[in-house]
Amino acid sequence: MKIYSAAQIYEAINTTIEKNQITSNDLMEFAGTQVFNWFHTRMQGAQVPIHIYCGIGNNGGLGLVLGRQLLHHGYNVHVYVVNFSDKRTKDFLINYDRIKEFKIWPRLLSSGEEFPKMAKEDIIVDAIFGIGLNRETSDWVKDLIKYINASEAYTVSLDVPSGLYPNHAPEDKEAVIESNYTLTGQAPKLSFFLPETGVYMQQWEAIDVGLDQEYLQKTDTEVQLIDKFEVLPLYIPREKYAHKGTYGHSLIVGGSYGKMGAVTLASSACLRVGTGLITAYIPECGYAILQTSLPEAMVICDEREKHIAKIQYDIEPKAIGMGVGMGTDAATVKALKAFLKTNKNRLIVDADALNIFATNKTMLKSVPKGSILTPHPKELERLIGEWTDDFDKLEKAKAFAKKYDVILIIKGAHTITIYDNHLYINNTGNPGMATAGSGDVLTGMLTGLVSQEYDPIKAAIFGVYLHGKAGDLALSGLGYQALTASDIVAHIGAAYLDLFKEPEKPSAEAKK
Ligand SMILES: NC(=O)C1=CN([C@@H]2O[C@H](COP(=O)(O)OP(=O)(O)OC[C@H]3O[C@@H](n4cnc5c(N)ncnc54)[C@H](OP(=O)(O)O)[C@@H]3O)[C@@H](O)[C@H]2O)[C@@H](O)CC1
Ligand SMILES: Nc1ncnc2c1ncn2[C@@H]1O[C@H](COP(=O)(O)OP(=O)(O)O)[C@@H](O)[C@H]1O
Ligand SMILES: [K+]
Repeated sequence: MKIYSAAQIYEAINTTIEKNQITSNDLMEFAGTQVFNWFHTRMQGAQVPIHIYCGIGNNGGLGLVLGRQLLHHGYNVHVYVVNFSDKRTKDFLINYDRIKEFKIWPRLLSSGEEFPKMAKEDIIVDAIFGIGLNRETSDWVKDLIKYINASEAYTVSLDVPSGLYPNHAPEDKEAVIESNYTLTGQAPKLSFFLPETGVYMQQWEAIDVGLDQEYLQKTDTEVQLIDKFEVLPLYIPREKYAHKGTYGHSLIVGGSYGKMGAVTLASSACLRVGTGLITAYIPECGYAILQTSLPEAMVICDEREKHIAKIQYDIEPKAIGMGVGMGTDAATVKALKAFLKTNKNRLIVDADALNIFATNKTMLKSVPKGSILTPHPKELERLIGEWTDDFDKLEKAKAFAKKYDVILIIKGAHTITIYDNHLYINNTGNPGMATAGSGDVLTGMLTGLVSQEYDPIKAAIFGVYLHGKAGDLALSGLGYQALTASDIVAHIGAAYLDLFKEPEKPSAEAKK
């Protein structure tokens, strides 16, 4: 799903108006009606008090359309205008007049006034600011936002939780609405998926607000949300006359004394994702461990007992996963440096290999084009330095990926793959995956996909999706706490099968 920038949304609004020869208020009426339908379907006339807080821009205008329609259908509505500026928009004013047709005079809230009384069973609609927020709000509006958050009433935000900027983090973390449900216009916004700003909402849903389909389809976006629809076309089917050689030989280089599990996990994930052959290159101490725990894998041992000191082998791998459990011993650093001088294979770089690169940046220049780096946030910071906020982090990460011509996968709740100035935001996975070794599993999966000749960017997008999906499917019967990295490996097959499952059809009972 495309994620449009605020500028593109405004352009879509203008295009829609011009092309269809409608007024901006016609569009607002359509959007407000869609939002009303959402409420009406769920509330079915229930008389729970609904408190609508409207700003003075078009987000507030939308709140007023919703308020009028709810009143028209007999709901128990209280409308407030958060009067933070005199620059009311045209469509706000039209709808401010129209709501008075219902003999309702919205209460104007301004500095120094007592805020409305609300019970925690009530519903709040947050239409204070939308994507037009462009500076820090005044203190009394911040106080109102804190007051709304403290009410504990179920809060539905229109378009975005008020206080969230379209392109940077809030200055004051408390001056943002904590929304239970965000009904967003047409498509989600980037801030919904970043750790610092995603926390302001529990759930979101995109509502068709009538923007011009042709514009939306032909407009390229820098950011995409990745779900099944996006990954299905990337899948490479298995061929009848294939043999194990067809699907590539993968090599996992890693492990050190006390950290052999990382290699075992990565290697088994690599097999499960479909590689034809797998070899693990490990220090001597891991030999029995690997041969016992994973009989399908072949093993090449380093001459050293506890860590890798020379990366040398006589196989021809299609892709190499590098770094899991490897440690950063001086001999290992030397071995990696020497290896990079001759290596032509694409690498999937993780964990200690990333840490070694972070302190020896010149080594990054020897990483083959199209290699994949998979840092978690701490490893990323070591590579790109500190950032001021998540948006700044993305800019720095993009510059890094470009400079070294690599695919950068920033792991997290919504893992973000960065390549060629594009961001692919993954939408599978769950907090149960915040557990030891789940990153090692991802490294193995990506190595196995590149070995099967998935183009590296496709391997990254597809692999991250499949990894999260396997984690989601593993939850059943386990729950977040009990999920382990091995469970993710065990569900890679189910994640593949799920790709081809048809969405459940509503039952005859539900249709009535
Ligand atoms: N047009 C349509 O048909 C449709 C519109 N839609 C809806 O419109 C929303 C965008 O509306 P919007 O552009 O009017 O901006 P909004 O977020 O309401 O802010 C209002 C104004 O406040 C100002 N301002 C900013 N920061 C401030 C601050 N800290 N303290 C005080 N003032 C501040 C700033 O104006 P400024 O003072 O900078 O000139 C800003 O313009 C969008 O999110 C969606 O919900 C959709 O439903 C689709 C159909
Ligand atoms: N809250 C979460 N929601 C979804 N996925 C998560 C969450 N926390 C972690 N993950 C995923 O789990 C993996 C953790 O990787 P990493 O930190 O490298 O683990 P390890 O080093 O133990 O192998 C990443 O793929 C990340 O995206
Ligand atoms: K809002």
